[in-house]
Amino acid sequence: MSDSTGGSEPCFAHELIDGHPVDPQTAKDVARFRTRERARLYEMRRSTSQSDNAQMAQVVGAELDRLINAPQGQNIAVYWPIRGEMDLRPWMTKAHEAGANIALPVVLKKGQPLEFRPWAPRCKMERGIWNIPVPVDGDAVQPDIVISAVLGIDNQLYRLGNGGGYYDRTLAAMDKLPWVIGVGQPFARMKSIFPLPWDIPMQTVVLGDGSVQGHIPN
Ligand SMILES: Nc1nc2c(c(=O)[nH]1)N(C=O)[C@@H](CNc1ccc(C(=O)N[C@@H](CCC(=O)O)C(=O)O)cc1)CN2
Ligand SMILES: Nc1ncnc2c1ncn2[C@@H]1O[C@H](COP(=O)(O)OP(=O)(O)OP(=O)(O)O)[C@@H](O)[C@H]1O
Repeated sequence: MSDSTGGSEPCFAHELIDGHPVDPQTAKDVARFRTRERARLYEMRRSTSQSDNAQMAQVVGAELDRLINAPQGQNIAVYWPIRGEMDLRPWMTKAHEAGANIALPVVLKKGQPLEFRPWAPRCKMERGIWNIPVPVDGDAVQPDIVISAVLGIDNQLYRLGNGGGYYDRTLAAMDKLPWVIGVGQPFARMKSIFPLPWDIPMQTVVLGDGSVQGHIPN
């Protein structure tokens, strides 16, 4: 709508943050909200027992097996668990044995997209940025499926992660979007993370209570 009588267009109140138009006050409020929610959810994870987490990882693994019915030859990015994330390493081993090509995320540089490096049981690992173990060798692979640990997940399947924006940046830089599956504990459910323009939702979400939301193939 054009208006010749003057007054600024609402977009003049916006500013570019990392190339995205966002109202700076909104961005600040949302960042503060997310920081508080992360603290709350880390605390929830801390009060989850090892055995409950292992049990939930098993439930999630069984659902992943149902969702991904032909793992052979597929490049599947998973994660090495940090900060109370569910431990899917037993599932990674099984998927590897079933012929999947498992890869793990590597932070090459803070604020830059992730690289995914091939992983196999007992492969050589080293500690990378933030002390996260990553495979030492191998060329970067393009994942067909990305399994991402969610700290929080909202009604629209937007993910709250550790606050680096890595998956968003990585997915935004890909030519072809992989199938993105978020996994997490049932308490990860949130009403909204107040998505900002750079947030990319998960296509499917599997939680530790066996719930599956979003896209379910055939
Ligand atoms: N297991 C696992 N590996 C992963 C991820 C993940 O979520 N889980 N990542 C998925 O992205 C990447 C690492 N992401 C990270 C993002 C932020 C921080 C971090 O320490 N952030 C600051 C606070 C940032 C902020 O709130 O402004 C901190 O906690 O001190 C660590 C790792 C790659 N590897
Ligand atoms: N595609 C992008 N391009 C540029 N900057 C981005 C992009 N995505 C996110 N960011 C920046 O990263 C910061 C953290 O984003 P956000 O709160 O979405 O993290 P997160 O998804 O919880 O983190 P992670 O994926 O690392 O677990 C934001 O302040 C944002 O400015």
